[in-house]
Amino acid sequence: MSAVIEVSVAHRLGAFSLDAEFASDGRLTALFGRSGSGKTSLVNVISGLIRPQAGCVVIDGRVMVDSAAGVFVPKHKRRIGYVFQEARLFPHLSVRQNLLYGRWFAPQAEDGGSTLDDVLDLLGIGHLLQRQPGALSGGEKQRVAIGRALLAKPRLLLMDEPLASLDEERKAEILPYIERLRDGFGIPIVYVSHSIAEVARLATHLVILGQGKVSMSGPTAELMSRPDVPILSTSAEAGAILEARVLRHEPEHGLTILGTAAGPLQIARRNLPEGTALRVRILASDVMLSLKPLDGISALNVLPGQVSAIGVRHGDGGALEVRLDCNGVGLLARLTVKSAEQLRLAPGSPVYAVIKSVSIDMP
Ligand SMILES: Nc1ncnc2c1ncn2[C@@H]1O[C@H](COP(=O)(O)OP(=O)(O)OP(=O)(O)O)[C@@H](O)[C@H]1O
Repeated sequence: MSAVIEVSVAHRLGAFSLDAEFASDGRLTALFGRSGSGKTSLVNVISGLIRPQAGCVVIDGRVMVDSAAGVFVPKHKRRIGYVFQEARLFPHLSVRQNLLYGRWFAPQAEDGGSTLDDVLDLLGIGHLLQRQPGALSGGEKQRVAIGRALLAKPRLLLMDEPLASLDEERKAEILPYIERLRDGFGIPIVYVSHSIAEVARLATHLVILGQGKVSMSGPTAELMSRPDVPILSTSAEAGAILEARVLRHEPEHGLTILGTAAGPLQIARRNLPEGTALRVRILASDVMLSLKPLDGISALNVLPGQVSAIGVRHGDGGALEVRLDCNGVGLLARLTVKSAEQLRLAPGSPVYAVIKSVSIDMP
């Protein structure tokens, strides 16, 4: 299968050099990096706002830029939908008119793609049609902005920090809609974010940028559980992502039991049918290690595994991350350097991961 998006470009902006290369066949590719790492510049190259001095951009098999062949498809012909930090709706138009404005740009000759009903249903905005943007919450505005972009039948949706101006509650409200869009709409998404929690939850493919270069690119779960990606592993939000499924409920204990390839996990009772697939996240700071199986411990979740890699010291030098392999699933544990020494951890050491808390990302 060819990649959904392939980028290999070199471009100089004043003192800054963008020299970025990645290929992703993910449904949602996140561009992640510190401020000034080049995320916006790369987005501008993908969208056609910047014509790179050298290189190629291919979207869904279509060559948008090939400097050697003199190809440069202009921005308005790339069929890219945008969602920005601010919804940028037309204040004098109703929600319906804002949405239909998007459709106006859809290629007339082409059948298929999303209808207004599909979009209203996906984003839960049918009841807002007659309102003006001024009467919407921040989260509702963003959902309308996403709908407007989808109705233009884009080949690719570019979402540039779409949640950055929302408070935590509004973010939590909109995340499930972005997941539905990612999983059910068939439009690849490039998503720019500063937030590890957002990336962990949404991205299927992660591209990490540093000083204009791609320092890592790969499946999100794989990168998140590596101890040698400092921008991820040393953050307070560092942690592993596991695919899970609801196995059964234990109402008498108020628990739901999840199955994962690493072993079963018990979580506080969730009202989800058996078989429901979900993604869980286990923060590195919520994992302790033991060399022996444990009795008499209050933690419910203990998974056997072995150390697969040890990261470098960071912070004031007192902490490091250890990657575990639990039956082929990567977990990350944050330890003090002293504990790592006392346990004499080395790649291959058998350990038990004692998990203090599991967070559920979906639904
Ligand atoms: N037109 C320009 N001329 C010169 N330098 C530029 C230009 N545009 C961007 N830069 C520089 O390029 C670097 C990367 O900027 P860019 O906006 O791509 O980063 P970013 O990762 O999106 O940052 P942020 O997260 O803060 O938005 C910065 O150092 C910026 O000052």
